[in-house]
Amino acid sequence: MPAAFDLFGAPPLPGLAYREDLVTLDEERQLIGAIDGLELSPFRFQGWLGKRLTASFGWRYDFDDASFTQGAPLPGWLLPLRDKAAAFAGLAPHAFEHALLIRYDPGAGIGWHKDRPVFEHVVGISLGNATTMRFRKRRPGGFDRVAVPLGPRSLYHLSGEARHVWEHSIAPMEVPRWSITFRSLSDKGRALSPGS
Ligand SMILES: O=C(O)CCC(=O)C(=O)O
Ligand SMILES: [Fe+2]
Repeated sequence: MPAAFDLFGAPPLPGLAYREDLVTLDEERQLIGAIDGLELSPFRFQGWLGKRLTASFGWRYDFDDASFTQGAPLPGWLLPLRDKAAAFAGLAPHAFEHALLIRYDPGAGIGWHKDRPVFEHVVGISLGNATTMRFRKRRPGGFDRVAVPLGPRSLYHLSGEARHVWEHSIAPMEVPRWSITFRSLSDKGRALSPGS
């Protein structure tokens, strides 16, 4: 249990759940190898190139032009991990229609944001090295802030307030980290999907 969780395991913010014991060292090594074997592209945002490298499956939210389109299906090697993520979040595996794979090389991070409203639940798996996910929420005169340590092989689930009210970010590090995030579609995302 990370230090940010109190003695009774209460989450530091409502809607944040955390587990460390669901992914083995062996799985971690295989997942990192599989991510590195993909063709990863630098994150693009309105003409800017970010330092982190990404690949997405199932659905693709394009930050460059704000389009939301169906992409390649999730590869088979992601499905056992998605089963674990879904069990942890208490949702059906197929609810997680989108997966985003990220490699943060040294010097790469992710700035303050909330995940796009086309998505609802977010489960993230950290691989390779520990990091700290920082959360902030605006209040008169400043921000409330919470720092949540994420161990390697850990899972977090963002829903409710942690998902919709707080922003999160990860500062650049000197060591690499890989992450896999599974997302369900929100009503808004579903309305944009074909056949709805
Ligand atoms: O690397 C992570 O765990 C966080 C990624 C993230 O916040 C995002 O892709 O929206
Ligand atoms: Fe995010």
